[in-house]
Amino acid sequence: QEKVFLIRHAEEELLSGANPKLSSEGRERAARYASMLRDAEIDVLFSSSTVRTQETGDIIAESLGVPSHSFNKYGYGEMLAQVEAQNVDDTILIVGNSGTIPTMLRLLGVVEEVKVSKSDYDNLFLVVPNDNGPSQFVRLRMP
Ligand SMILES: O=C(O)[C@H](O)COP(=O)(O)O
Repeated sequence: QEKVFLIRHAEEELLSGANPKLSSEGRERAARYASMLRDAEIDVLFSSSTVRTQETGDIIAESLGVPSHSFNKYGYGEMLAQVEAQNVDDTILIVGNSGTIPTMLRLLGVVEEVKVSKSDYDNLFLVVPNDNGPSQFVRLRMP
């Protein structure tokens, strides 16, 4: 894949159980991510299997008019292998969870140590893979 954008889901309803949906603040943030990314030429989006990531991804995919796929939250290794094999020329967006984003970044060739806390809803990571060494990596924060 050409470039990989990676975000965590937006704000969730904190009191709505083990698999919460987005709060209204979260739905607004997801729409802002879509605005930020409207000229990023994203071809396809992958969201992990939790409701909060699916909702974040659906809002963005619908706004950008791109296809969206779901992957098992802990099946990110398979998802990344599939992307590497099948989306060689694509720019992709992955919507993940705080516990799995650092590992996904490592698998994507990022050598910097990255921590994502439970209060981080504003991260946009950009990874540009490099055949000859570590991936280029940028961590942005949504204002
Ligand atoms: O598995 C995880 O990554 C965490 O349990 C949940 O992370 P999240 O709050 O980003 O969904």
